[in-house]
Amino acid sequence: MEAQWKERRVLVVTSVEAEREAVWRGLQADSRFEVIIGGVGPMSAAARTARELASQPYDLVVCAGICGGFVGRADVGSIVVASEIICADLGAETPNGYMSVDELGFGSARISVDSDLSGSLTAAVKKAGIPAVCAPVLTLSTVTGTAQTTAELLARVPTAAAEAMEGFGVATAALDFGLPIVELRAVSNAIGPRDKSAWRIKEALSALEQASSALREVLR
Ligand SMILES: O=C(O)c1cccc(C(=O)CC[C@H]2O[C@@H](n3cnc4c(=O)[nH]cnc43)[C@H](O)[C@@H]2O)c1
Repeated sequence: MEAQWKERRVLVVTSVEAEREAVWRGLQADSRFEVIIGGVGPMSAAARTARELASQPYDLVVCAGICGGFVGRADVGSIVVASEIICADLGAETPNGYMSVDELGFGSARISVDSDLSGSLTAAVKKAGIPAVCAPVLTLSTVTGTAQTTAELLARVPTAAAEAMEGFGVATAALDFGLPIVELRAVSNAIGPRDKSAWRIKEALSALEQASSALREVLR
C-alpha cells in the first residue's frame, strides 16, 4: 500500500465548507489530496466531481461528509464507511410497492466501492478509537423525516447503516472516469422523525476529521 499511494492523487468531495475544513484538517494539508465542495444533493455532487476529474488526473475518489445513521447500527459520532453506495429512491412507485431501476431494467442504483480500501479504512478508524462500521450507505435527494420512510428504506436495503445525499452522484462521476470510489461518513443524527435540534454536527465533524486522518495513514 505504501509504495502504491506515494505518488497518487486523491480527490475528496464534500458537500459544504465545514466538511471540507474538517477533512483538510484531518489530512494535514497532504499535497496528494484535493478537497472540493460538491454542493448538497447527488446532482450537484455529480456535476462538480465530473468537472474536477476532467481538469486533472486522479487515482481515487472519496465522497466524505456527515450523514444520518439508522438507529442501532450507526450512532451519532460514529463513522460509516460504505460497503456499497445505493441510490435508494431511483426507481418507480407501483401498486405493489417500490421498484428500483435495477428491477425496471434501466441500469443500476448500486455502485461498488473499492472494498480493500474500505475495509482497511474501517479498521484504521476503529484503531483510532472511533466506532466504525462498513455497510451500505444510501443516497437520497430528500432527508428522511418520518418513521414510515425509515422503515421503507430498511425494507429496500435491510443492511443499510446510513443515509446521505451525495454518494451516488460522486460515485457515478468516478465510475464514468473509471476510478475507484470510497464513501466516508460521520453520523450527525439518527434517521427517523424530523428533529433538527438533535443533530450533533460539531461532534460529527470532529469524527470526520479523525477519520480523514485515518484515511491519510491508510494511503501512505
Ligand atoms: O434541515 C433540513 O431541512 C435539511 C434539508 C436538507 C439538507 C439538510 C442538511 O443539513 C444536509 C446537509 C448534508 O448532510 C448530510 N446529511 C446529514 N444527515 C443526513 C440525513 O439524515 N439524511 C440525509 N443526508 C444527511 C447530507 O449528505 C448533506 O450533504 C438539512
